[in-house]
Amino acid sequence: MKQSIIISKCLNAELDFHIKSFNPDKVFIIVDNITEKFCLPRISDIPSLKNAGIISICSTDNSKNINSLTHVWRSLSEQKATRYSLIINLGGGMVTDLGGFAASTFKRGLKFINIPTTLLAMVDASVGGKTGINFNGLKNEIGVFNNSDIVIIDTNFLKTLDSENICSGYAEMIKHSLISNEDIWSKLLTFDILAPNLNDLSYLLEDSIKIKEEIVKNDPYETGMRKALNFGHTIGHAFESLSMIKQSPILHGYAVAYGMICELYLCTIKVGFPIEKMRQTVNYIKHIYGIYDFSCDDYEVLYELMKHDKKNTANTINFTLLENIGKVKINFTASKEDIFESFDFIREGL
Ligand SMILES: NC(=O)c1ccc[n+]([C@@H]2O[C@H](COP(=O)([O-])OP(=O)(O)OC[C@H]3O[C@@H](n4cnc5c(N)ncnc54)[C@H](O)[C@@H]3O)[C@@H](O)[C@H]2O)c1
Ligand SMILES: O=C(O)C(=O)C[C@@H](O)[C@H](O)[C@H](O)COP(=O)(O)O
Ligand SMILES: [Zn+2]
Repeated sequence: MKQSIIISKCLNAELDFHIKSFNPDKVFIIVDNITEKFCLPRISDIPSLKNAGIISICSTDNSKNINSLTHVWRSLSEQKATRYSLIINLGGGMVTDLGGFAASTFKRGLKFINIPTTLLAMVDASVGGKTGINFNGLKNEIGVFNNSDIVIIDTNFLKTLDSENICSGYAEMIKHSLISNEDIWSKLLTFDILAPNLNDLSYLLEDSIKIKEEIVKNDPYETGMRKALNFGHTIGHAFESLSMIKQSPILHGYAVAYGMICELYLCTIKVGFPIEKMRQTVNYIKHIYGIYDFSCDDYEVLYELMKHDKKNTANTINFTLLENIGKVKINFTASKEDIFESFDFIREGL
């Protein structure tokens, strides 16, 4: 089912219109404790949300788990949600992933609307139908593909988002440019994301969403080219999980940024990605995201975590690699030695 993505000019009127068009018997809004405070007040006066049930979960990725999911399912059940109810996910990727999964599974599926409130959720998580939760120490281990009926994007929400989370979302935008378009990549590497002009960022954000939309349209269930969107994630997700194990979590976009450094290294040694473009991207990432602190003692654990990547087949760890910007190769394997070399590369440089 095609997902309708609306870049909103007037959030309240548009949201009210769409809710009424679904004619739901009840509306539920899923928030986390931060979006409840900063984002919910922006929509709570809408007439069609007058009697909406609010379901709040704890913020951060630590909460994208079975306990929060159970809380959402139980709240829906106790407040007598039916198949004709509508769920609105108001938050970042944690809320849209978990809320989308709750909506897709409760009574085998309710309609839902995503209103992303972080940059990362606007350009990536709220679009394309990947929903789910972390499980067993692994990212997005349980989930389903199911598009929200609508995504409504209002960049005004970014006004209260902190710089780290802006940078986190920007990492996925850099990923989108690397897998598709050198002009956009050049623009992103010269944009000042540490002191962003929100108006200029909105244009870059629209380009980024179009890149994802186009890929998902052609391969919604990730049987082929959608794997491009997973660039940087084979190693990035392992960094993210390792940080959770060490109880010093890093943001998803930061993990992807570090993952892209390692995977760009693999791109140069395995499929000839141009060294100068690799250096430019790596320098930019190091400047914005700093360095990821890990040691040789972590290599085996990271390797074990990578064995759970969803692109893998039987005994091989599969990567999405780039021959150049926009020239994507999927289902590439790399030896343990190559992978460990890429860890040395991010820690020590060439
Ligand atoms: N489904 C997908 O295709 C997809 C794509 C990329 C990432 N993801 C997932 O998305 C998650 C990360 O999403 P995220 O980066 O949005 O993190 P997040 O949802 O945890 O939000 C980051 C922080 O910002 C706060 N916040 C949200 N909106 C705010 C606002 N407007 N003002 C102030 N604070 C606000 C949140 O409460 C949270 O503390 C990860 O779980 C990742 O795996 C999914
Ligand atoms: O939409 C996609 O496809 C992606 O891979 C987007 C990623 O940025 C996102 O982090 C996604 O959740 C990763 O999915 P997974 O299948 O590797 O868990
Ligand atoms: Zn991601």
